[in-house]
Amino acid sequence: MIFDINIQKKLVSASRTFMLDTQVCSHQDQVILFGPSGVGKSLTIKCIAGLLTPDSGGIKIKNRVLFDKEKNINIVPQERHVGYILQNYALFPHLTIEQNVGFGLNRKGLFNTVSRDNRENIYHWLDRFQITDLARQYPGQLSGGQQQRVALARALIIEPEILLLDEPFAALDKKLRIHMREEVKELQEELKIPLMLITHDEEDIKAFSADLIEFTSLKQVPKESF
Ligand SMILES: Nc1ncnc2c1ncn2[C@@H]1O[C@H](COP(=O)(O)OP(=O)(O)OP(=O)(O)O)[C@@H](O)[C@H]1O
Repeated sequence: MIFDINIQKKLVSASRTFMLDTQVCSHQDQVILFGPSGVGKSLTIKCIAGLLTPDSGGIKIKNRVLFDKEKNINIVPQERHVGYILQNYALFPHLTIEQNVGFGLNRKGLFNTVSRDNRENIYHWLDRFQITDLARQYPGQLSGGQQQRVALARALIIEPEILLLDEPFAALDKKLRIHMREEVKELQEELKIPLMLITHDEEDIKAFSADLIEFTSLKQVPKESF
C-alpha cells in the first residue's frame, strides 16, 4: 500500500464544528483529491504534512508510519520528508530565490541558507527549473510560473518521500498551467515520489493517471448539534 490514511479530527470555530473523517487507501503513487469546496481536502494534506494533528487514526505512506494515535507516534514535520506546495506557493518574501530554495536544508540560521555545503545542491535545482538567473531576486519580482518553479525546487531539494500539492496550478494562466502540469507529471514519473494532488480542475484529472479520491459529503454541521 502506498497511501494508507484513516484520520478523524474535530475542528471547532466560533459558530460551527467541522468533522474531518478521511480514508485514503491506494496502491498507486499518484492520488488526486477532488470534490466541492470546504469538505476537508486541505485539512487532510495538512495532517499528512504534520501541520495538524488528528484526534484519532493513522497515516502511513509507503509503509512508513507518520502518525498513529494508538501507538502514540507523531513524527515532527521536519522529519516527515514532505514536499508541500500551496496554491500561492508560500515563498518567503524577504529571502532571495537561492535562500528560499536552500531554506529546507538549513537547520541553523535563517539567512545562512546558501552555505558552501548547500550551494551546489541549490544550483542543481535552480538549473533543473531554469531559474538560475533569478537566484538573487526576491519572490515579489517573479511571475507566477517562476514562483511555482521556485516552490518546486524548494520542495524537491530536501529529497522528499512524498509530494503534497494543494491546487498548485490554479493561480497560473492556461498556457502555463498546461506546461507546469506536464513538468510536475514528468518529475513525479522520473523521481517516483508518491504524489497527492488537490484540484478542482478536470484537466488535471485527465492529465494524471492517478487514483481519484472523491470527497463528497459535507461533514460540516452547526455547532449546536454537538
Ligand atoms: N482551524 C479551523 N477551525 C474550524 N474549522 C476549520 C478550520 N480550518 C478549516 N476549517 C473548516 O474545515 C472545512 C474544510 O476545510 P478545507 O480547507 O480542508 O476544505 P477544502 O476541501 O480544501 O476546500 P477548498 O477546495 O475550498 O480548498 C471548511 O469548512 C473550513 O471552514
